[in-house]
Amino acid sequence: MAFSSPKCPSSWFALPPSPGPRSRRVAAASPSPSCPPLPRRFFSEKIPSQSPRNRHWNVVSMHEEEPGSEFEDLWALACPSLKILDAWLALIKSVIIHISRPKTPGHKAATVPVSPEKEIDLKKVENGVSSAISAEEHRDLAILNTSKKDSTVSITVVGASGDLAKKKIFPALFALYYEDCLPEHFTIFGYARSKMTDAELRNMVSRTLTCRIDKRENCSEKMEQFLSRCFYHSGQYGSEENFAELDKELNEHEAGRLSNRLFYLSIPPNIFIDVAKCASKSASSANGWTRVIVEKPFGRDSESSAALTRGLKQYLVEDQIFRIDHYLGKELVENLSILRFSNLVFEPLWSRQYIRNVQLIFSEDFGTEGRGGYFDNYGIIRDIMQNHLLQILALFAMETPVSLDAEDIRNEKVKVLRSMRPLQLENVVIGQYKSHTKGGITYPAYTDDKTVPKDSLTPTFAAAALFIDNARWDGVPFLMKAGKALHTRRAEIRVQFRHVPGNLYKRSFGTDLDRATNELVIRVQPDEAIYLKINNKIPGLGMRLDRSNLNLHYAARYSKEIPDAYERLLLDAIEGERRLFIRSDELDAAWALFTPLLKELEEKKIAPELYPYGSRGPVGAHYLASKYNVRWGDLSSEH
Ligand SMILES: NC(=O)C1=CN([C@@H]2O[C@H](COP(=O)(O)OP(=O)(O)OC[C@H]3O[C@@H](n4cnc5c(N)ncnc54)[C@H](OP(=O)(O)O)[C@@H]3O)[C@@H](O)[C@H]2O)C=CC1
Ligand SMILES: O=C1O[C@H](COP(=O)(O)O)[C@@H](O)[C@H](O)[C@H]1O
Repeated sequence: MAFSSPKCPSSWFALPPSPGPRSRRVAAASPSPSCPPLPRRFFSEKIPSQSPRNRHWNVVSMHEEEPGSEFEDLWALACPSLKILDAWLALIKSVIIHISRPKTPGHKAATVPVSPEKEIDLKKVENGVSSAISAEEHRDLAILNTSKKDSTVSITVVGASGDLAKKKIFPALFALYYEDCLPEHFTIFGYARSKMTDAELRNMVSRTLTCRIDKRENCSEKMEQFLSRCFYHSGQYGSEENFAELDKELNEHEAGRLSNRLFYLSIPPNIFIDVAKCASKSASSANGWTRVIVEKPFGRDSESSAALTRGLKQYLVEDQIFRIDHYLGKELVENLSILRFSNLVFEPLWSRQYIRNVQLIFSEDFGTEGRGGYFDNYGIIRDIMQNHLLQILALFAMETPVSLDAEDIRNEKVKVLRSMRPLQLENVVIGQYKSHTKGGITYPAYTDDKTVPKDSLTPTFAAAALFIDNARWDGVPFLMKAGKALHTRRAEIRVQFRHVPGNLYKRSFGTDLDRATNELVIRVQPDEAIYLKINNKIPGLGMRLDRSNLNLHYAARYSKEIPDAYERLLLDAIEGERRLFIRSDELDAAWALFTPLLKELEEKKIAPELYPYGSRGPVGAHYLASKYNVRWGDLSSEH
């Protein structure tokens, strides 16, 4: 069975390194070369269809066969040929490794995209049509047939000296290590221009690691073990020579094992392509997979995003590019599909017939502190709406995918994005925070940031009404609101349902019938929860109605710490699970929606409405909502 770690819920490293989640299915079902006796539950073993953490199980066959049945006969027949195949594959593997490109600086052959991890059509092997298997598939088979002991994963954090690396990436890697989710053989490299020794990197990283997963446990031993697997290489981002040096060091650590390499580009976007080029040409894996995680922003409009995609695709194929949107890695965003598709009380309600409006709300109770330089070039629409909130909207509104496969889900998300009505300026409100003094403390204005021009019109707040012009969502307003320096920190999805037709208790609600409708709230953060507002009778002899919450409060229900989004996404990238990463056509569709609006705002120099630091944002957001007969759920007296 695949699980090797008692701790990691997704410990698939007992399997050979997989070219993708679907191949894991294949790997799990492949008989071992030594032909052990037919396992009792071989044909009824549950095999994961996607990623094990999906916990969606495919039952390969419902039969539970006893040894001695016809399955055993088949097994006996198949075994010798599989043995031959295995030996053959081992030979091919060694030839492939031998003929792989020499990994010396300046080597030209690798300027073409590195071949992607391809799903293997095992049927060809099963049917004995081995000649029909391509060289690439041979390589993948070789990978599959190499035991975990022979493989390794090297993770290079490019931009290791930066804020995100310290704040999120190294802590997430440590959490994965702590949970036994990293493979047995792994190495972590930091790469940046800053001069640092391994010891200095370890010292820097150690300052941000905590024992948060298991607070009572003293995790210093685990930390030491983790840090001893972290190394640093200083180099320029555009230097193939420096990446070739990194490659040499990686090779030393990989020690002849089958090597899989993950590069995390935690750097400013203007150097993404340089790094993709150098990593691909000089430091990609010779015999395993090479994947690149790209941080946002993926451009600032349709043109620049397309140029970035084109640039990356000169050196990488789409399957190697993992565009991260960390909101997709948040527990409650992950749970959205489960809530909808596996609960009969919700699934039939998910349409214009029952849903009055949907609200996607993001607020932070701090300003752009320290990131004003970056932010001023992007603004809140690009920073939060075009990616995080739009991704949640697409997941929320998509049609039922054919399966839980990454491509099936992403196909449905793209369809939603393409069905969206072009955004009109009159359906958008923008704001910018101004200085405010409260309790003797003066909070700065956005333009007080030294890296922000004094006359900046960049919005730090935006609200928008969006519409999906398809049969399911015709006429339903999807309201988005995102802002910095507001009164609270929160991210949530609010679903307000329609009125009960002919409600018998209408009179008990007074004149404000809207307040009596059901509302489903998915609180993504903080204090994760899913609650449904319902109407009920106040106990007693009278007939007075009340509003109550049916509440799934995560902290009360589960003692386990919720993983950080970066943990989930890093593990997915290592496992080749693409479901939570953005495909290039999704990105194009997202930019196609926002680019005309952004251009109009900029060309017309629309001035943002000023709101005090720590307030609830511009009043314009209320007018926008009321235009569509909507009240922001987060601002009502009862949240
Ligand atoms: N920080 C955050 O909270 C978030 C960041 N992101 C994205 O993640 C990526 C990394 O973010 P963050 O760590 O904050 O970025 P930083 O500005 O901290 O940059 C990371 C590293 O890149 C190098 N670098 C910085 N500026 C330049 C430059 N102009 N030219 C070449 N190298 C440069 C520096 O390393 P050295 O000088 O040592 O080479 C720096 O330590 C960015 O794309 C950002 O947009 C996304 C979401 C949140
Ligand atoms: O991508 C971004 O997200 C953060 C908010 O992330 P969270 O996980 O802390 O909610 C935001 O502060 C930042 O501006 C933006 O670039």
